Amino acid sequence: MDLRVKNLCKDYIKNKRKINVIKNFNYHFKSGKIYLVKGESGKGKTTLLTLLALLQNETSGSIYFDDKQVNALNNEVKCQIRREKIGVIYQDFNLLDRLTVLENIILLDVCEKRKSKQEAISDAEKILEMLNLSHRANHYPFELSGGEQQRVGVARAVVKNPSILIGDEPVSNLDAENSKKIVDFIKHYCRDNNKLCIVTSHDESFDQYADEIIYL
Ligand SMILES: Nc1ncnc2c1ncn2[C@@H]1O[C@H](COP(=O)(O)OP(=O)(O)OP(=O)(O)O)[C@@H](O)[C@H]1O
Repeated sequence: MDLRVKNLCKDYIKNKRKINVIKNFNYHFKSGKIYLVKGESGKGKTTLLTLLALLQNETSGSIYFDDKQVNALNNEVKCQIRREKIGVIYQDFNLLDRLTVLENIILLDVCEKRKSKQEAISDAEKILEMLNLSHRANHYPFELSGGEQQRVGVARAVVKNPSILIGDEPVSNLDAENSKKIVDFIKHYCRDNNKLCIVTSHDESFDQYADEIIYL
């Protein structure tokens, strides 16, 4: 799926002052490509990703998934589109402590009745195998290393077969070895499955894999 953005603007109001963070941003993100968003701290990288992931509303401008404008839809429909089409990987993993690895991964599919429980478990097990995490399926997040937790975060994002994968600093809390495992997985997953991937990273982890680098 392609994602096009036209004249996107985002303002925040802080102490009665308007901060114009995203200013007339235009871009055509293409299916199957990896985009890396860079910029100094405070330039609006996270803000841009949350707008593209439909996690918050823009101040003005338009967002299209293929030819369908999605940003003007009501929140319920946007939420549904987000759940179906977008996988998000968070910097701080965002796993639920009281659920096992497997339960974290199947939670949404089962709650939303997208798949039977057995189907969800089978899909999750396949992804865990791809990420070399099968032996951790019944462990809790606190029993895992940071790198393992982030691989669970990746598994949770891709298990629903999203069209767009969005990662906000997905490897910034990891050492070089774990970072490489995750970057390699994301690269192969997106190339092999023709997914659009948009990530931010403050270091060079994704530089050589990105098809395009966007500087804010
Ligand atoms: N909810 C909010 N309310 C007010 N201001 C905000 C809000 N969220 C972000 N900002 C401000 O918007 C600007 C951009 O923030 P954002 O987190 O998008 O930048 P960033 O490029 O991701 O930064 P970093 O690299 O430090 O994570 C910052 O000045 C921040 O203080």
